[in-house]
Amino acid sequence: MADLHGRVNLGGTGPPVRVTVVTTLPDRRLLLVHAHPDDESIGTGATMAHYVATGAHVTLVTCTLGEEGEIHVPALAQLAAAEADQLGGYRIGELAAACAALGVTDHRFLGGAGRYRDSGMMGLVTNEHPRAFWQADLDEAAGHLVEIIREVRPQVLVTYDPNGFYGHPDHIQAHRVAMRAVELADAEGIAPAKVYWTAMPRSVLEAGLNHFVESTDNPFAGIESVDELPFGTPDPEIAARVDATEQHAAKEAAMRAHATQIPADSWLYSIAGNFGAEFMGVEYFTLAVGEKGPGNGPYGWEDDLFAGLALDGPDRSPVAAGLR
Ligand SMILES: CC(=O)N[C@H]1[C@@H](O[C@@H]2[C@H](O)[C@H](O)[C@@H](O)[C@H](O)[C@H]2O)O[C@H](CO)[C@@H](O)[C@@H]1O
Ligand SMILES: [Zn+2]
Repeated sequence: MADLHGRVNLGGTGPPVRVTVVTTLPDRRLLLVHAHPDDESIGTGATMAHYVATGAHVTLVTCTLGEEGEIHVPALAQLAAAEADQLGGYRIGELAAACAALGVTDHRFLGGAGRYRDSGMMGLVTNEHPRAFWQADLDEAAGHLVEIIREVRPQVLVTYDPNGFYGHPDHIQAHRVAMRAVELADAEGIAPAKVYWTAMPRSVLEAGLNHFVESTDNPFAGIESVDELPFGTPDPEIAARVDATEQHAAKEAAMRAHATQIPADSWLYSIAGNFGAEFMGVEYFTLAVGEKGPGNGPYGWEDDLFAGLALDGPDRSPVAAGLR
């Protein structure tokens, strides 16, 4: 367990009362930076559930409320941005349910709930909204994330690659903000030791394409080659394969919590129906910062994001956020 020390300003008119508060966090601390409510479950749900279940501290930061999302629940259609514009608030509840399904208890919205708005798909007029995350001041947004890094001191950070995995402006911005925060944290000597980007090996995509080619319910319909997909990483460039198949049900439950975004008949569930735990419970990452730890297989893929890190000994750094 890591002992984090700090002082609490109790406010009031009297002289400041200095109370040392020792916050004890598990020695393994993982921070994930995602763009919208639903990304955490779709892209890293099994990994998050796995690390919670094995005693690590998992902190999820979501950058927007997902205000511009579609609504696949007809009864909620009026919440849409172009109607009552209440979808963002509703998705706070979906995200809370997803976190509960994953066992994640430490969730934050970047800059506080509602600070940054869902920018919508690339090129839409919603990208220009004054609070759109795509318009965010990079250092200001990164500063909010550094506050969390100062408090939690994660050894591992997970976010997206420079293309945001599939090119959504909020995903690209989440990447930029996370990597800028790592730079700023590094200047304070508190940067995570390892930074991973979510990824999908081409070999896995090709297996999916081939599996469904004869299927009448082909989620890859019309796609001849994985080269046509906006994502996919050559297998040798993958650094980690987290096998959390024991958490595949938790991931599916978390995805189902995002019912406005992921319809009950989504292709994601039809692939899961065919591939099951392997599809839902295994997640892949490239390593953007830090040294790859011991791995296995033809490309030396790690099976643990904390591989190679010396974790013994409490982190006695002062806790800044919330404690003065
Ligand atoms: C997984 C993800 O990033 N979802 C985003 C994304 O949703 C897409 C959007 O609704 C698009 O119009 C659909 O065609 C596509 O299928 C969806 O994945 O973008 C939304 C708007 O920015 C965002 O709210 C949602 O979380
Ligand atoms: Zn997203």
